[in-house]
Amino acid sequence: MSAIDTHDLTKRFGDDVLAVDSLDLTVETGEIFGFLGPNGAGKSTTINVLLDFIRPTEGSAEVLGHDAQRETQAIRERVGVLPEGATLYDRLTGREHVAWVAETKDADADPDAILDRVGLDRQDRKRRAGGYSKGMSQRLALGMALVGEPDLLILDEPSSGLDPNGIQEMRDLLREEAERGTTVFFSSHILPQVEAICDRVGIMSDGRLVAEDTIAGLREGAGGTSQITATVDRVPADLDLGALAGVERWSADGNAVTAVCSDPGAKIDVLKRVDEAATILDIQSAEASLEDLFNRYTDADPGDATGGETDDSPEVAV
Ligand SMILES: Nc1ncnc2c1ncn2[C@@H]1O[C@H](COP(=O)(O)OP(=O)(O)OP(=O)(O)O)[C@@H](O)[C@H]1O
Repeated sequence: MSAIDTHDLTKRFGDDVLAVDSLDLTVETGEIFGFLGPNGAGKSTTINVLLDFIRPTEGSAEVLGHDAQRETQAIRERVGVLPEGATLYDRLTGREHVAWVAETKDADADPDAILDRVGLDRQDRKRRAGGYSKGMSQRLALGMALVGEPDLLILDEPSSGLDPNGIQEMRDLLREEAERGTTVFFSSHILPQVEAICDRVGIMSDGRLVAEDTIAGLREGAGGTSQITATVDRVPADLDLGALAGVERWSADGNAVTAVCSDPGAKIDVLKRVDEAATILDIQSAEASLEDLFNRYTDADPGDATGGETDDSPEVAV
């Protein structure tokens, strides 16, 4: 049995918005699965269908072997959920929130032990949640998802609002949960975090699943894309790496010249070309990061190979 299985799942909002388009997604029991995609790709809509917060237009979804629309109660008993923009009750303390979830789930849970795990301070958990910071609220919401040792965690942007320490703690916690046998399904925009912990990822774009694989599998599927960065004394104004065969795109940032190559053999040609025009001080070679792969799979305009990059460095698509 898979933890999550969708068949031809489609969700339209009105006549104009096709939020999820014929989605066939499988998340295996026990894996950590990262659900990725640009803003508006359909991730939250999919999660909301899995949790029966909204109904699909067509198709079906199963969670832990139960129909997501007809067997909602059986699913809720065994799933821990961190929804997008989780709602807290201003007047309840953090501790009371966890105790309340334990009561509704009929779970034998120790609120303090759970709040220790998510790092909500002993003093803070006694305060009303109405005064919580974003990060505190997020930690509490995650704690609520952990109540009852669920078989499956469905987390919509679990790192949202967390500081770098909090993000690291979240990563450790998801690993611990997976080691306990929990399936972890989460959406995220923090790609290095996803790369560090996921067994597999699914990438959504415009409502469609455009990739579903391990990160190694995605690299292979993307033609073994790899990257070379040369630190130079100065970047020559007329440098043109785009003319080289096997170079997918390149950029110059400060004194670093980076080329992303669809053919790893092109890295030597890149170095030769840079070396002709400048003095190379250092070289770093790397496989394609998840960010590179994400850009490749979600590029809305095939002519724009920079697909969603946000830094200001000049970047040249080939
Ligand atoms: N209740 C709604 N009514 C109308 N359109 C909606 C509704 N919910 C989502 N949409 C639309 O569906 C599409 C998918 O949105 P969704 O929230 O699922 O994306 P997402 O991948 O979770 O994005 P983000 O990363 O920004 O959270 C978007 O075009 C969005 O505007």
